[in-house]
Amino acid sequence: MAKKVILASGSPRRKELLEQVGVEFEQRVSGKEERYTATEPKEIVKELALMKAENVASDIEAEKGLLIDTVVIGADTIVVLDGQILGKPRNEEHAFEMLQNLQGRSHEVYTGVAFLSYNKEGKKEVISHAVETKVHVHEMSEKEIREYVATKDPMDKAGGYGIQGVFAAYIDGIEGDYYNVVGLPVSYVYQQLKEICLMC
Ligand SMILES: Cc1cn([C@H]2C[C@H](O)[C@@H](COP(=O)(O)OP(=O)(O)OP(=O)(O)O)O2)c(=O)[nH]c1=O
Repeated sequence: MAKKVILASGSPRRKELLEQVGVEFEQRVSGKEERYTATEPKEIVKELALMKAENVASDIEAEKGLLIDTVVIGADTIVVLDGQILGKPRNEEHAFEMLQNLQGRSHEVYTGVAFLSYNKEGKKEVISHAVETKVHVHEMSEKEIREYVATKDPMDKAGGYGIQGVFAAYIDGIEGDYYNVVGLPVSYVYQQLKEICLMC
């Protein structure tokens, strides 16, 4: 990759996925909060992903001046059940409620990815995109949900579950990109990076 890549994320999953496909990058987070104004899930995750990338880019610019020959990537994942948006659970009871609603049914996971691509003159190009995956969750008893919540695995994950961990026991199937559910549609990201860096 000809450009420097910065992953604007604190997520260990996103870091692992980008490493898995051989991209060299730096990871950085901004302390600034993200808020959305959009109403459609795809637009919400795109807006939040862009905000994460922009917050990190502005932090770096404040420290070091203009960003040059660099791509900053932000991402955001939400779970949507019957049009209702589920982010990360506030506490264990909230996680329990989310899982009670998700079990025995299907829902959608959306991940938005934003790229801020800076050329040699520091001119910025913005690309944002959202990927949807449908997830079918097996029925769970109250006891099974309580036991899963007690593992604390739900607490840092949208929808209160992690497809990549013990919760795999309840995944009947998915339609779409698995990695999108884990937090980064990594083939889309890789192909987009290839395109951006071919043009540089
Ligand atoms: C549904 C699901 C979500 N998740 C994770 C992906 C995301 O990390 C998290 C959703 O929170 P996000 O706000 O998208 O991301 P984050 O706070 O973890 O990281 P950052 O904002 O710094 O980039 O949920 C899983 O790991 N497995 C799953 O099956």
